Amino acid sequence: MTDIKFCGLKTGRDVAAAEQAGARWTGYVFFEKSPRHVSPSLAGELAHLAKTSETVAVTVNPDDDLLARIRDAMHPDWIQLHGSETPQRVVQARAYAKRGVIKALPVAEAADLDAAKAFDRIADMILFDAKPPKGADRPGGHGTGYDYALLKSLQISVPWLLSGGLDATNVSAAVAAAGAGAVDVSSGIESAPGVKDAAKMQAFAAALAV
Ligand SMILES: O=C(O)c1ccccc1NCC(=O)[C@H](O)[C@H](O)COP(=O)(O)O
Repeated sequence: MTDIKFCGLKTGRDVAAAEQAGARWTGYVFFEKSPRHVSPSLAGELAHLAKTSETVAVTVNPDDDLLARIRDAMHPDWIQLHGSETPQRVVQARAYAKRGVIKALPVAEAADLDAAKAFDRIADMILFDAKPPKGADRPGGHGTGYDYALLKSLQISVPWLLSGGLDATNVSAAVAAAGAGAVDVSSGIESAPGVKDAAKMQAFAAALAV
């Protein structure tokens, strides 16, 4: 079974649809330039609706004040760090989550995987995402992929997620190419930027079930 993280949820309907499709994790993005941005108070309401999924607060170089506001509002299971955070910052961020920290790392070529060594056994999970396009104003959620087979020879001790440009049409092949046990998706389950689509969530999960 491949575990699924549906990221960038903004409404109660999104949370219900994600859980209906079998998501293990539901992600909430705290980044104002993102079409998926939510405030801590909205995330608190959404997290309250999450019954079967573990909640993930997705942040970019967050300061302690933001982490504290997120913790107080939604008590996230996981904090995802999607910026240029150091291993030391990963350790500090753990205090704000119930379960642990997911460190996102950008991948375009094999050499990018070297960064994972510094976070192995420091982060609780690692998420390998596509490197953002040049000039992008946010580090994730672009719907772009890379050569997923680069991950096949990965040797790290902590669980990891495959991410970047996945959708119902390519996720099965991507999982096989990367040898992934878990996947993350945002754009591939949307009908427009920031607008989640329940049918696409179902199709994504169904593509992994065959
Ligand atoms: O989704 C965003 O807009 C976003 C903004 C800032 C930081 C992270 C963001 N997304 C993080 C994710 O975990 C996405 O699911 C991941 O980048 C994959 O996105 P996609 O290629 O669109 O499936």
